[in-house]
Amino acid sequence: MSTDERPRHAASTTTIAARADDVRKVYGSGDTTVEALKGVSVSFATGEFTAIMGPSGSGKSTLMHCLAGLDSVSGGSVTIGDTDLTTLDDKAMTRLRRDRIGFVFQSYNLVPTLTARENITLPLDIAGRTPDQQWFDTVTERLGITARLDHRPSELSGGQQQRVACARALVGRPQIIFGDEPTGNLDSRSSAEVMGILRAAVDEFGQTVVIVTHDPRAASWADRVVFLADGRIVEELRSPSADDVYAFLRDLDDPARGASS
Ligand SMILES: Nc1ncnc2c1ncn2[C@@H]1O[C@H](COP(=O)(O)OP(=O)(O)OP(=O)(O)O)[C@@H](O)[C@H]1O
Repeated sequence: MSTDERPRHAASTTTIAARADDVRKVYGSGDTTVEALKGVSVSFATGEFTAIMGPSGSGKSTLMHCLAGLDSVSGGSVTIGDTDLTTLDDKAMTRLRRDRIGFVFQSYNLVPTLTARENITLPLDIAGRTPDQQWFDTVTERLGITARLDHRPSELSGGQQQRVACARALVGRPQIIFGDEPTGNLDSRSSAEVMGILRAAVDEFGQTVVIVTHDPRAASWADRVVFLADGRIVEELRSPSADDVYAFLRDLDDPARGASS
């Protein structure tokens, strides 16, 4: 399915899955201070697919890490559902990440000694939760990995490994899935497959997905693209084409071109 033919579903509710309010993040101190986020406010509706883009160093990873509770904020607040992360101690934060957030990383982060099946259920096993077999079957069938479940990661292609990582994120039905460059290590075909899967997770399963990506083609699968520059949100495009995204990024890198066009 090409990006132009895929179904587009508006978010069916205005429930907010995650939100940043005036988030500031400062690294270091004194002369080495870096203000990575300079007051970012953004919310992510339930059942919506958002891509975060921007030049290198603009604060994308920092924003995602703050949203996902992987890093603390220096100011402002982050909310997952109705939980303000700034009120949580380390233990509660670990539990929230484990129970309510799914992650898909560029490097897949699968355990090499475990089979695909064991990798998919690992977070649930650690949490002491019993996987819902019917849901496990639905997810793995939809992701086309049923025949690969008893293989170890080294016996799978990069695209298959990332599909296993997507299944691992989906099987616990998290409130939100964060993807940090989920297609960064994949060729264009596997990249389209993984983006199609994340798109389907939103359209068919009502999942909320937020990814950071450098790839305009990957971003064009999202409902919404949020652009960061120098620690601030500078633009937001709804259902853009890859060309729209590419043109905006080009103008962001070269403001003179944007002003003259
Ligand atoms: N742990 C850290 N200590 C000090 N500075 C940091 C740290 N992490 C990030 N930074 C700085 O914060 C700013 C934002 O970094 P961030 O990694 O969020 O950008 P990015 O948009 O994700 O970049 P890229 O696209 O290159 O991954 C940069 O100036 C970076 O050098």
